[in-house]
Amino acid sequence: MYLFIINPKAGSGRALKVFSDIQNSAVYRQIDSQYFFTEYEGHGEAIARKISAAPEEKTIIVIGGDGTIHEVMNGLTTTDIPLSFIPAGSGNDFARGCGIKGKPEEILREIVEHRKTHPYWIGNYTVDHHAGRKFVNSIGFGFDAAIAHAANQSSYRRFLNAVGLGTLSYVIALIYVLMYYKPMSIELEIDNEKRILKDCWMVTIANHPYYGGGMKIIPNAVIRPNVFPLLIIHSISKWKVLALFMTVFLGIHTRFKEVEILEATTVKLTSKTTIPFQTDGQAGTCRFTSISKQKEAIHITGINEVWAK
Ligand SMILES: Nc1ncnc2c1ncn2[C@@H]1O[C@H](COP(=O)(O)OP(=O)(O)OP(=O)(O)O)[C@@H](O)[C@H]1O
Repeated sequence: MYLFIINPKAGSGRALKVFSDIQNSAVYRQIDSQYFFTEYEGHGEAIARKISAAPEEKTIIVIGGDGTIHEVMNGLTTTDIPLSFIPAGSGNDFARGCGIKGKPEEILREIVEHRKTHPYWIGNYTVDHHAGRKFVNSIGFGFDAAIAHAANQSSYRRFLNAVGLGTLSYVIALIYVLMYYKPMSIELEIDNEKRILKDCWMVTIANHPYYGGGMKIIPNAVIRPNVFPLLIIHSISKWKVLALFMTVFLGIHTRFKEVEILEATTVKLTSKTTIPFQTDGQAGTCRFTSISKQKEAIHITGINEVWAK
């Protein structure tokens, strides 16, 4: 049984069009399926939790953006249900990172006909006194989180998403945040080794290279168990930050001497003041966080192996 979870708001309504195309495809008519539309923020999580109670013979197919897949992963209480994603959001970094490509009907055909699954290790995190959560793409602290917050709050984002220029909203937010942003002083504990970072611009941890709608923030990140890459931008001038972000799409920002890339199994970050953070593009604030990788892999289906290479 294929269970579709569709966010009708994703991609400014694009998910509805994608699902309608799916319903008109020959492959959809051959399968046993059910569908659920998310009706409010957090509903994807509730639907996934309910499905997890009886996982047998089920495959979940999410149609939406990164926010929807984030909710579904957080709702899943089992790794026994294969999961796929048909991108219909404005950013779609999860699809990019996994190598899910092609027209919606082609992705569905891949899921149904090949039934091959690929392991994907998501991240676990806790912030301050809150209950643990999961991140699918990345978690970031500092400058990138302030940008995500500004872009999410902006009035122009919805318009730019609707005309397919969602990434431009991050560029505008970047220039705006650059004017007022003050770097952080934090304590970073990487695999039990403590470091004090003064005037640190940002710390980002990723499960694959992409964020912000196609920016290759950690170009060499690969999907693998236990370890994730971590990018730090140390003390740097504002002009240099601008230059650095201009090169992110090409993945050559890592050549800047202020950029450090490490590998970690566990990370703890502590700040005396409240700092911004983002998980899969959703922004918040915190003073403390603890991050590790989920041991058991989620099984992703619908990856066309020819493209994924
Ligand atoms: N019926 C609904 N009404 C309003 N919001 C919803 C509804 N269903 C889901 N949501 C919320 O919509 C938000 C945005 O969804 P999503 O991130 O998937 O799309 P997007 O922003 O277009 O894509 P991306 O994150 O890839 O840029 C999610 O955080 C989710 O909580």
